[in-house]
Amino acid sequence: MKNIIRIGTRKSRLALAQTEIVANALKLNHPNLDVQLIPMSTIGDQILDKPLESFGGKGAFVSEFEEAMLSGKIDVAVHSAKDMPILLPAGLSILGVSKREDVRDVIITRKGSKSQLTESTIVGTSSLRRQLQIKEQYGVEVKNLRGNVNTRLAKLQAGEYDAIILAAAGLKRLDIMGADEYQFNYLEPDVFIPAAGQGIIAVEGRDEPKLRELFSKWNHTESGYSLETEREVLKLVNAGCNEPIGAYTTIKEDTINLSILYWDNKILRVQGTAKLQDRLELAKELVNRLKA
Ligand SMILES: NCc1[nH]cc(CCC(=O)O)c1CC(=O)O
Repeated sequence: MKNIIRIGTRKSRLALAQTEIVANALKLNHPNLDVQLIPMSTIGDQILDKPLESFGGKGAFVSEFEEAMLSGKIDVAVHSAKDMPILLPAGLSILGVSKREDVRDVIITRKGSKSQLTESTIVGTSSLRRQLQIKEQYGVEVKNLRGNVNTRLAKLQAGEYDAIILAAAGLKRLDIMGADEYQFNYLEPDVFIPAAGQGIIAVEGRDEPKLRELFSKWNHTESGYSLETEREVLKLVNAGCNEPIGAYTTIKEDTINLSILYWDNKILRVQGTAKLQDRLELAKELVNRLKA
């Protein structure tokens, strides 16, 4: 009999594209595995007219999946790592992560429009991390913008905003970077700090050796260290759903560099380097410095 794995996926184009990436890797590494995709929708996908924080924050995109995994309806779920809550329910873990895609945020404007940001530019983003940094660095006006990547781009096209900010990773996975109707301006990650886990796809599932084993070949160890360290920062500052926080690591051989952005009546930034094996201590040291 063929072994089966059921993967739950949200239905947005980005979620489907990311699930495809994981499913294809699984099929390649395990030719005899029957990989089944189970589309599901979450409260976060259904309520699009209210800020995310008003009905559960990040968790709004994942809780139904967690129930389905624990009850055995599905085995694993594919997430953007940056959308995952800090604490996972007992019995569930991250079973594997992708190699990190382009970690940067990108300013997107309509083709032919002014791509220079000025005080009168209206920038669409609901992320407090993006709002704070874009205001700080360009003095623009910000306006909330929700919806999946395609919805947000449609609102830019409709002229509701002069510019919007999205993650390069999503745009690349959706093949939007090549589109003629937009102009893209990359924000450098050491200046405009990305979200913890940005650009990484994470597979969450029941913490069973058999399931974990299926992802061991695909799992990208270095991205795993990055994600672990960046999520440690969220845990230590006890960050809620849409807290203005950014955390970004780079790893070179056995050294890790960590930058953190935080808001406490003003924008705070800290940065430090340590041996890779001391990554969690580095997170702790930097968060303590923030709190001091
Ligand atoms: N919050 C939505 C979300 N979650 C993950 C991505 C992009 C892909 C990624 O960062 O891995 C996006 C869209 C965006 O922020 O532009």
